[in-house]
Amino acid sequence: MSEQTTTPTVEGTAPDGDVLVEARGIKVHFPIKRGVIFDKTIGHVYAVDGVDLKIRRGETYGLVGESGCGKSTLGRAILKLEPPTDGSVIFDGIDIATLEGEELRRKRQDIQMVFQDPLSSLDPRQSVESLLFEGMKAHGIAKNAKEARPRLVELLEAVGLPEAALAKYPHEFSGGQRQRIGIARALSVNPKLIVADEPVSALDVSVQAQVINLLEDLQEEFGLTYLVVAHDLAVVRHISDRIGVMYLGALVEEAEADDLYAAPLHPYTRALMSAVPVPDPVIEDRREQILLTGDLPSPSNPPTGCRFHTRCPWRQETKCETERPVLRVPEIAGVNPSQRVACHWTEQIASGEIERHAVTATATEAGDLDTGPDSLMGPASISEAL
Ligand SMILES: Nc1ncnc2c1ncn2[C@@H]1O[C@H](COP(=O)(O)OP(=O)(O)OP(=O)(O)O)[C@@H](O)[C@H]1O
Repeated sequence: MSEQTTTPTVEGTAPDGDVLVEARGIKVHFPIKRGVIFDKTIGHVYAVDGVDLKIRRGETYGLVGESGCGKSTLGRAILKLEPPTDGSVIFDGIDIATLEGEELRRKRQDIQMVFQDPLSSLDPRQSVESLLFEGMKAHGIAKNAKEARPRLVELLEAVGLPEAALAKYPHEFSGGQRQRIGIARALSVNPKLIVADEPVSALDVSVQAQVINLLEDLQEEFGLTYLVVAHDLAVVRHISDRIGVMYLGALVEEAEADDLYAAPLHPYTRALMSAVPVPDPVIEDRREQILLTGDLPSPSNPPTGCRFHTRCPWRQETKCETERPVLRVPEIAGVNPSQRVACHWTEQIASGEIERHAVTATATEAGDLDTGPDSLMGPASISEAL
């Protein structure tokens, strides 16, 4: 077995409470094919490479990381839309890999998805009534549109749209309204878990806040559990109870949202957080940005050992290059035991025993984290809008 496919073991305290969904050692490796006749596999994209996580009933788990780190693929694997290369997903106590046919269809009702771009996820030829009714019919919730109508009106009301919307088509709505329809559609089959993949990144900032607030209200009203995949730290912070930070197909840190933002421990999370502007001008003045050297490596050829070592300002020879760190509870006084970090040197970095290497390159030369509108930092105003 190659180094890339070694599943990191997980140590430490798993989150307690009523777990709705658990991913165990999930891997999704996409084959890279070449050749017209023989279609030879010449390598793999290690999109997700050994992820363990648990999501408690009623909580919002935010998954964050740079573009291409495997967030969406992990979300799709949890939905069984992407068959995992290895590992299992336990949903409500059942391994969903063992389900087929009718059983899988019934379980699918419990897990729904909200997509980034509602325009491409909603069939433009279908009216809102037809879009909302479709899932209800497939899952035997209503036989015909007439029978479904009171429920459809209720759904629209829940997402803040009038009954008149039922007769209209997706192109007749604004982006925010279309996302509301996408959410109503997910809700139409009474799911337990909603996987929302970048649910607001295609929307204007002011509309983003409205949709995030709507998701929160609906969670309370319907007792929903959310897995929110997003690259915008401000969005994830606002909506999540817990957050997992992904880097090149693996979780590098997991913590309660407040703990993660107050004291990130993994060097990658520290770098992400250090790039977020602070509204307080005094603190902002003192904010020291941690620059990352080098580009994000390709997931088809990830670095050996710690995936992050090629860009880590605290890397140490030779352990970081040779040993893949496990996700573990660090031995640091006062750290919440639900905070887990995949770094060999968490304690030494926190105590200052290991110092950060001096970065001589400028932000641009160093392959600094993108701070544009689509970056992990997102538009500055979203924090204010929420
Ligand atoms: N069907 C596929 N076949 C081959 N490679 C794929 C496939 N789907 C995703 N990938 C690759 O897997 C890696 C992870 O992709 P994924 O979309 O999960 O990342 P992400 O973190 O969600 O990024 P983004 O925010 O840009 O969507 C990327 O390198 C991507 O190119």
